[in-house]
Amino acid sequence: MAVRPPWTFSFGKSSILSHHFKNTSYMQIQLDNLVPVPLRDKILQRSSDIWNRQITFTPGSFIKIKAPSGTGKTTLVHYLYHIRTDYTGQVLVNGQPWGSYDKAAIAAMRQEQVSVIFQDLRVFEQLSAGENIELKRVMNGQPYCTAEKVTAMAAKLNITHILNQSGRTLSYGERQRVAIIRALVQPFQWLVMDEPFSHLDEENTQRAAQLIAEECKARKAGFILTDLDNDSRFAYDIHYNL
Ligand SMILES: Nc1ncnc2c1ncn2[C@@H]1O[C@H](COP(=O)(O)OP(=O)(O)OP(=O)(O)O)[C@@H](O)[C@H]1O
Repeated sequence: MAVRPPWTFSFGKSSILSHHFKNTSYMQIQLDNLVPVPLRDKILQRSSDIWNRQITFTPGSFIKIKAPSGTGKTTLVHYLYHIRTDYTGQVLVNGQPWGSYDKAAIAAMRQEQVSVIFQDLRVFEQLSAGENIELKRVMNGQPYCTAEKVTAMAAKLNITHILNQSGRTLSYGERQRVAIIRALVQPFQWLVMDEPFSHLDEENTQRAAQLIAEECKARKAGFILTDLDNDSRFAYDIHYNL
């Protein structure tokens, strides 16, 4: 009999690897002359590969968006995940503006099609590290991956020893690894990541990048990653300067 790790919740089936895609067509994300209102004047004075352009992110692509500090990486990630809307132009999902979907449809897309690693990590402090991950794993009732898989991911990212620790006392590097695993235990076709390795040393960065690449390939998913500098951590399909 499989032994349930102490940090898992008691609900949900843990032994199956199921596929949740209700819709087998891949989620398409497009930008149509997107310009953040607060940055409008600055952006229109310089050239950008992203702002104020027509962009189609090809499903399954590994996409890097590079930009210096304070030029809008987090703003873009929040637009892509539809938690900020202070822009002109449009973010189109499957040809329709994000804003045209109702709350239930947006919630379903965030559960099944698009996952995110926020720059501020958003680890729930009232839960343990393991519970933060488990919350996402069982979100759909029928878990996408097994509890054993989570144990293996935690070992790979060297955080097995903190799974029972309160989110409140985790270091930033530990929080970042929890947030990475949490984003990988749900189904997705796009993974959106905002400076996902900013608190990690080189070894943990390499391990995390390898895990992310494996998980994306297993799903035939793409990612959109923002960062400050050039890197060769992934075999990127396309680079943009923000
Ligand atoms: N809601 C907002 N209203 C007005 N200005 C904002 C808002 N959010 C961010 N800004 C400003 O927009 C600019 C871009 O911020 P953003 O956080 O997107 O940059 P970033 O590229 O992610 O920065 P960093 O590399 O420092 O994380 C900053 O000058 C910031 O002060």
